Amino acid sequence: MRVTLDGVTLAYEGAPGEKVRALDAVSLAVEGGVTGVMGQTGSGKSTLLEVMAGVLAPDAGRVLVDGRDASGGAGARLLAASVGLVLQLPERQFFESTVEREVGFGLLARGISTREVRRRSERALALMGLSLDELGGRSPFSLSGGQQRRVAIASVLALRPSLLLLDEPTAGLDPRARRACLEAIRAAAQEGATVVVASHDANALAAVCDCVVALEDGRVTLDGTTRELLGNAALMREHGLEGACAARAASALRRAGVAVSGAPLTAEELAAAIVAGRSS
Ligand SMILES: Nc1ncnc2c1ncn2[C@@H]1O[C@H](COP(=O)(O)OP(=O)(O)OP(=O)(O)O)[C@@H](O)[C@H]1O
Repeated sequence: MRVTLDGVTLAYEGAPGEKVRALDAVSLAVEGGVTGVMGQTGSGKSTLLEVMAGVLAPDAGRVLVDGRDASGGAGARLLAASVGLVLQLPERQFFESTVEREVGFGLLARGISTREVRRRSERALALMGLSLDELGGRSPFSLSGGQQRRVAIASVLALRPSLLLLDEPTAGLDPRARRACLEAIRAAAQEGATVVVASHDANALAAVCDCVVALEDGRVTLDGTTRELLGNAALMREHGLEGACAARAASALRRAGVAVSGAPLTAEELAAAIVAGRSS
């Protein structure tokens, strides 16, 4: 699915008589793969995802899905049928009394058989390292923060949306759950979904994204491949952001006189770049 934002501007009501501009003439397009959205707190990342999901309507500009205007008619119906949004605060998206009902809700609403709903719910929870047998009967509100986030992601993954939007999916996850989450994001993109991930976690974005955009005060300030941006620690710093840990280590090593080629994004790539530098 291709989603295009064309000059999208959105302001919230602030203090009485004041407007808070969250997005300012944002133009960008995503189609397939995983796109990361970075930016400091308050830069507009969550607002961008909610506009893409059709939850918020822009004050100006247009959102197009596969070339159709998403503000009404066939475009809006296509978007509603295709989108899965994981909110920053998972408890904001829960409304069912048990985990089983929560994860199965969207599937049941689509008329899928109870047996198939259980199978898909089990699979989605397992992708996030959780067991339907163990947690199915619990209230989603009674879970730990990390479990809630994983249930929220599973309930969206179960729907296999062709547009998957995730707001801070790795926040508060332990290393194993974080890895499972990143693998699930990658798998969704490999199965054909267009995935957009908003996050402060540069290493998570470096691990899963094909390209990245950065927002500053509601404007797009950077738009490029993951390696061009997260692999360039100096550029990211100039924009008040952090590059991938491997890129920051590479630039520190270069300053210390160690030859490191390329723009490594992971520890493994950094190690290979150091070894290559030694043997050349
Ligand atoms: N419901 C709201 N009412 C008023 N202002 C809002 C509302 N939601 C967001 N804002 C403002 O809009 C701007 C963008 O907020 P947004 O939540 O999109 O940023 P963000 O980049 O996701 O931030 P964070 O990294 O903290 O999650 C901020 O100035 C924020 O204070």
